Amino acid sequence: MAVKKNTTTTMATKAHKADKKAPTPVQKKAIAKVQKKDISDHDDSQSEDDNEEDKENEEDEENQEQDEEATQEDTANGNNNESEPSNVTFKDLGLMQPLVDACEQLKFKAPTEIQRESIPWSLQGRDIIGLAQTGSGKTAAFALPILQALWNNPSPMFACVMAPTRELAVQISETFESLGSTIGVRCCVIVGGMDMMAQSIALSKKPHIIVCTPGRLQDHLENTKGFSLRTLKYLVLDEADRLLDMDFGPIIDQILKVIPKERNTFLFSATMTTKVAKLQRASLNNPVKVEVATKYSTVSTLLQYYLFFPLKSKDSYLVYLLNELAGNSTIVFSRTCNDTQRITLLLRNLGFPAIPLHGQLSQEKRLGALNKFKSGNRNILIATDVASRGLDIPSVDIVLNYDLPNNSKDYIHRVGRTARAGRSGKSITFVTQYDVEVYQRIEQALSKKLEEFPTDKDAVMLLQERVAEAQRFAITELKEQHASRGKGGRGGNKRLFNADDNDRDDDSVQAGGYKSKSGAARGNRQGKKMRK
Ligand SMILES: Nc1ncnc2c1ncn2[C@@H]1O[C@H](COP(=O)(O)OP(=O)(O)OP(=O)(O)O)[C@@H](O)[C@H]1O
Repeated sequence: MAVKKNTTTTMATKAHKADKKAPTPVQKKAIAKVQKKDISDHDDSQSEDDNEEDKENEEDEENQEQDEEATQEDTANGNNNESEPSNVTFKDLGLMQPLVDACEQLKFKAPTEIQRESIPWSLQGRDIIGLAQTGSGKTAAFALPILQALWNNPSPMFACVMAPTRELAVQISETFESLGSTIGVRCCVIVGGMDMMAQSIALSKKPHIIVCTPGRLQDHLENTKGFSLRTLKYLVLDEADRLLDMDFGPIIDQILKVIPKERNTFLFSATMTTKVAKLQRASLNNPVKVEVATKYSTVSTLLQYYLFFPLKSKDSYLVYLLNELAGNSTIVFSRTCNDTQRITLLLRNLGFPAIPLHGQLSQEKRLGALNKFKSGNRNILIATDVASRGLDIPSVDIVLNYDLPNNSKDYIHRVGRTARAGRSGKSITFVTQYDVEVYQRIEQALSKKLEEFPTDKDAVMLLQERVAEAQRFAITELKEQHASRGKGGRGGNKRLFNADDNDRDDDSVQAGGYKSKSGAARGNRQGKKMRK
């Protein structure tokens, strides 16, 4: 095993010894503050009706239940509890010098509240349930103690971090690599949509940290010769409430059967389930619940708005807003892959630099879309909820909920793609005559009424004709894509949007609009430009 022990060995050894000793005053303070939340004494959730779990097979009921849970919890806990200023340093938390240095290199001036409150516990070897707002640094909160433990007791397959989406897994791995750069950590990403053989080879090289999506991990556990997680010391479920829900829960159950019971388990999310049965799925051992926010709180730097209009005007409002907010980096969330694709085509027809991200694209295209958006090559990402959790793209200014999310949890995660790490951001949620009930549940969960985003309705109406024309072109293009896939195109019907024509690498964004290398504003067939 080759965790690089460098010149900081002495300091590391000291830090390690310090860990084994009594907690420092700062640790004591943090521990005292959190002690009251020790889940072993914190069984308010146990009073919840276990029968509610039985309802989980029906999605609508689950959504409703989540929203009801939100309302109850908010009433019980009050509101937002954002980080107070603190002089505590990473060193004070008991972290060894190489990790303190890595934080410095990443320009982390001081630990965030979830880091301050959870890291001392994690270093003490406790299991953690960590709840903190979106963009509050939860990844480092679980990564730093694992890296320290790895340094102290190096072994392959030391930790496994599970995430609900492939893109998030890649991002978490990058965080481990940058925080662990000073100690030579080796990470491996195991996600669906990528070559199994290449992953098997990567696993055979005995990485320290495996970051994965559950389905692909299970696949390797069952089918990759010589691969096991017998030496695993840490298991992390990031976006734990999602991983413990009915989609992923059964796979997690299977995985838990084949990993050591003697391990540490960390559950982290911005929205956590209080259902004991769900938490028990993760087989926690005397966990500490570290809550630095109420379950459904958003950060104060996020300005949230709604817009109410009839369904038929939805695309016109979208185009109007993107015109008004031109120059901002924007994520537009829609409900289905098909609509994501349709909206992208519509916007491209009007000259907007939009790029789609959804589950029916090949993994290569998903990562490509994300990279183009991250790099600013495209500044409008049209996405399904595949992009709603965890993705950390500091440049995002605006989140537009074109379609309402299914429940309040998804709302919290979606709008949390902006206003991260103390930055400001805006979210605008479209509400039509069919969405009022769901929208009201979201407001109830947030415990506040959102303001209406100011618009010039006459200007929106003036756009209608051109938008209608672009809609027709988009539908025709979409039908052509479906037809070409149906005629034996790559991927057949299952992967309707795999082909290059949906995510053209030959496109280039030129000042003021979206153009192809062929010269004319591609897709802008009307020769009109909507962008300002
Ligand atoms: N102590 C710190 N000081 C400054 N920035 C930090 C610190 N810790 C983490 N960050 C940065 O904050 C951003 C958000 O962190 P991270 O992605 O871990 O948030 P999160 O809480 O997991 O959010 P989400 O709930 O959306 O997944 C990242 O860009 C990360 O590099």
